[in-house]
Amino acid sequence: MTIQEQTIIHAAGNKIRTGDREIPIVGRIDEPLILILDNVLSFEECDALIELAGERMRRAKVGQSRVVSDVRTGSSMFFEESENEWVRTIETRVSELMNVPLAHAEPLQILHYGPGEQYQPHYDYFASGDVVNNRISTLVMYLNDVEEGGETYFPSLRFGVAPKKGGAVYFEYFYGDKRLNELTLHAGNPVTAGEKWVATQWMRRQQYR
Ligand SMILES: O=C(O)CCC(=O)C(=O)O
Ligand SMILES: [Fe+2]
Repeated sequence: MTIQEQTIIHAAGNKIRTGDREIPIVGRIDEPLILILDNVLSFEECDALIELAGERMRRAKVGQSRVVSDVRTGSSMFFEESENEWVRTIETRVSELMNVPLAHAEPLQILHYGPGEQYQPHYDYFASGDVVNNRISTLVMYLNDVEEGGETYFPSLRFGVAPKKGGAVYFEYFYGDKRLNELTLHAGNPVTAGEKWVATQWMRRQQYR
């Protein structure tokens, strides 16, 4: 007998409906749940996020200590909570899509990778034993089409997702069986030609904002 663990998103069919959008599921793994999604953002929303992030981009940092390291090259910024109409609309949709209250959402992060830049394999949750309000799920939204490279890659599953403007990859690591959480190890493969822009939404177990 296999015991299926409870998932955060109940993705039985081939689409997910939010208040303002119908989001097709175009690929999936069931345990751990990983969904490839289309049409999460409009092209107009993708362009607006890139434009708004623009001059606020800084060399990316990692982890709770927020240190610069070779684990992640590229640059990043965070929007303030609901800081403008674009961010408010997207945060609301993403919270519905991820089936987690907006109060549990971290600030929306924008990441930019130029040629040769990457995010080496990592977990999005904090692995030390004493984390009280850990992350439980991630949505990585692709804001442009990448010329070459830049896949989001899950090495333990040998599963990769090619960036597609307006699309996204969703995964969660809220399982009782920690081996399932560990299978969400993932990387942003090096961009080999062109550039890559993503928006990442992380959700916490408890209220965060
Ligand atoms: O750039 C990617 O494809 C992955 C980004 C990522 O892992 C993250 O923002 O935590
Ligand atoms: Fe990540």
